[in-house]
Amino acid sequence: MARVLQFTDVSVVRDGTTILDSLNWTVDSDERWVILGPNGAGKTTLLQLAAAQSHPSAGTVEILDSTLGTADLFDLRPRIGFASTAMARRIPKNEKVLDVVLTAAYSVTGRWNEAYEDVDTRRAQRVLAEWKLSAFESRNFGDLSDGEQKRVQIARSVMTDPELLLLDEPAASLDLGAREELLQLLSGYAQAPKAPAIIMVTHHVEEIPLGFTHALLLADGAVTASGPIREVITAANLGDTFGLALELDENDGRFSAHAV
Ligand SMILES: Nc1ncnc2c1ncn2[C@@H]1O[C@H](COP(=O)(O)OP(=O)(O)OP(=O)(O)O)[C@@H](O)[C@H]1O
Repeated sequence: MARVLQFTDVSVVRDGTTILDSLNWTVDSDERWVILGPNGAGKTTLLQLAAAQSHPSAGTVEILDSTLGTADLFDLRPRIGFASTAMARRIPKNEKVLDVVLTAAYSVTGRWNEAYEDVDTRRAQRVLAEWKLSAFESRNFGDLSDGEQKRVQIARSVMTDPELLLLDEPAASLDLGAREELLQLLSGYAQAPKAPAIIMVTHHVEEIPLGFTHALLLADGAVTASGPIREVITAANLGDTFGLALELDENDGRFSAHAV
């Protein structure tokens, strides 16, 4: 077990607005975190820090063995997998699915003149198979359904065997079948012995895959609860975070919530 992330008194201020306020948080290599909170709570801002894609206005962010501000981002970023809608928008619509995953090995989107090794191609094909995408290998990324595109984004983000995997709303906009298919794959991945530390942002407790161990609840840029998942995902904590009275159920490790 190793520490992969440490936030110490981290604040983010943009244009005079405090978006994250004095956050303290640690993530270890054997932990899988879910982050929940209302729209505008600061979840994506927090994930961008963890991805070494932005810097805090105050405090210290340590990722793997580096500190943001002094770290060599060129070395650090390939060790972090990040799947988000913003990243997906940078993928050319006519990029072949195999290339979308393969180009992760070179930290680029869009194939150009890179010379790929057979070993990379074989790895990309193995990753596509793991995420049930082999049949789409030669299809254009832009022609896939939302559910298939989400799986390709995740396959791309795990291609480099990251030590830290960040997922920003992987199940957003999916229909029930596509969501459940994705959650099954994520559950399997999260529970595999060699899984990296994972941090997943979601809007719904129904989207927490089995195998997730910890939760952080955010509201107005501040932590309302943080720790082992069953201590944090409670009706009282969710009610405080979302500002309404909630009833919470847990069935075979999956949560569901509704207002009362
Ligand atoms: N440059 C900026 N200036 C002022 N406010 C900003 C700036 N950038 C982001 N914000 C605000 O910071 C807040 C947090 O944004 P963020 O995207 O991190 O929230 P989120 O929890 O991911 O929201 P959502 O669930 O809607 O995706 C939002 O209210 C947003 O409007």
